[in-house]
This record gives sequence, structure tokens and C-alpha cells, in this order.
Amino acid sequence: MSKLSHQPLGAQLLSADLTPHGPLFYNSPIVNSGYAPARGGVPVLFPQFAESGPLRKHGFVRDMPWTLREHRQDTVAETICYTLEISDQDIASWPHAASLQLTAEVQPGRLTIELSIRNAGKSAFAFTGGLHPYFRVQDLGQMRISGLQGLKVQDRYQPQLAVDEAQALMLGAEPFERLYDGCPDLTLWTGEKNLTLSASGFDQWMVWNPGEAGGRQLADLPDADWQRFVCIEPVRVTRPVQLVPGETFAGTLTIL
Ligand SMILES: O=P(O)(O)OC[C@H]1O[C@@H](O)[C@H](O)[C@@H](O)[C@@H]1O
Repeated sequence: MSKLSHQPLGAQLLSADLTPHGPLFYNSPIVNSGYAPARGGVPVLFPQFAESGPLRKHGFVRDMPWTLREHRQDTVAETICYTLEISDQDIASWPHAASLQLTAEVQPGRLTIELSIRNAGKSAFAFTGGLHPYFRVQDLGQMRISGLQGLKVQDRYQPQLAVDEAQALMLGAEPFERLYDGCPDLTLWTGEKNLTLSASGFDQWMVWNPGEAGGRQLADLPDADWQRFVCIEPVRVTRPVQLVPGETFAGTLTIL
């Protein structure tokens, strides 16, 4: 039986069943009509994180059809690989050429997701972005994240906060959006299990949840479901990735 489900739109991983933990990601039951990414799973953000530049929010590749190049499964592991080629003519506001590849591999006790981006054009470009996993939690009030203590932060709702001093991060009904300047290994207590999150290539964690009122404003999220996930996103935001022609960036997220 398949452990991964995914869709070509945005090369979005929708679910991953990790032995012995079970399903890792939240998926909204409200399916977006038209060509929009699903609310849940793991959207890919490129070449702009959120509203940190002039392009559309979170960039454009989550709204583009990728090509499934490989789907392999044996008794131990299951692997998928999607690619996307962008030419310098495709997006008027971003006249660059890039080859993107998203691979996900699940085996007992480990899920690895890798995003690689190659500058396939003739001039250098810079980008921000990353992976946007919606980790499923039993109840947001029980959820804890440890490993963030001592990191410098930029908090959307508490701009005066400079450093996170808490031993474990807990969220409530207020909206939460905090960019941590560093990407150490984290432990996520979901209310049912401890997951270890590690990243490479990315250099910041973004932690996001819309909160109760913010969740109600998201048309593709049932009113109570803000309590069922936390997004812990390995990203590049403050220090964009610079790629000269032919150069490749690789960023991974590993979940144990
Ligand atoms: O609703 P979207 O476009 O998928 O974005 C969800 C959230 O994603 C987070 O990464 C951002 O920090 C938030 O600002 C944003 O609201």
C-alpha cells in the first residue's frame, strides 16, 4: 500500500504515513475549486517566501503543474520525484530559467523531502522560499516544539521580541507567525508522538498558525481546524539564495 499521496499541482505532498508514527500531515477536507494548492500537506514555496518581495504570495510554483518523473516502491521504501522547468519567457515578472526537483522518500522511521533548484539560465538570480509542511497535531493546545530556545526571532505580532527564551514553544488561539534565525534540529510533540525535524540548506524556521479568528478567514479551512496543525517551515528568507548560471541549491527536511 502506498505511504505517500501527492499531486502534480505544485508537486504537493498531501500525506505521508510514517511507521511507527502514522500520518504526519494535516489536510483540509475543503477542496479548493480551480487551480489552487491544497490547504495542508507540504506546499513548495519559490521564488519568494510569503510577501517578502514583489511577486505573488509564496511565489508561483505551488500553482504550477509539475511532472512526475519517478514513483518507486519496494518492500522498504517509497520514493517520488517531480520536476518543473521554468524558462525565462514563462513568467513575465520573473525572467529567469530554473530547473526544480522535489523528491520525497519514506522508509520505516524516516521521511526525507528534498527541494533542489538549478539556475538553468544565463544570468544570476536570487530567491527566497522553502517547504511549508502542515504538521498534524492532536490538539494545538497540547503541542510543544523544543529546540528553538535562544534563537533570534522576528515575530509578526510581537515586533519587540528579539530572542525566544522559552524552553518549549506552545501556541494558543491567537495567530502566530515567528521567523527563527537558525535551523537547529527540533522536537515536535504532537500530543501523541515526538517527531524530530532536521533541515539542511535552509537556514531559518518559520512557525505559523492562523489562530482561531485567522482560521475562520481561510475559506479552505473548517472553522475548528486551526487547532489541528502547526506549520514548521524550513526556509530561506533573510538571506536569499544566490545562484549563478549552472549552480544548484539543495534543501532538505528530514522527519524521524
Ligand atoms: O494562506 P497561504 O498563502 O498558504 O499562507 C499561509 C501562511 O504561510 C506562512 O508561511 C506565512 O508566514 C503566513 O504569512 C501565511 O499567511
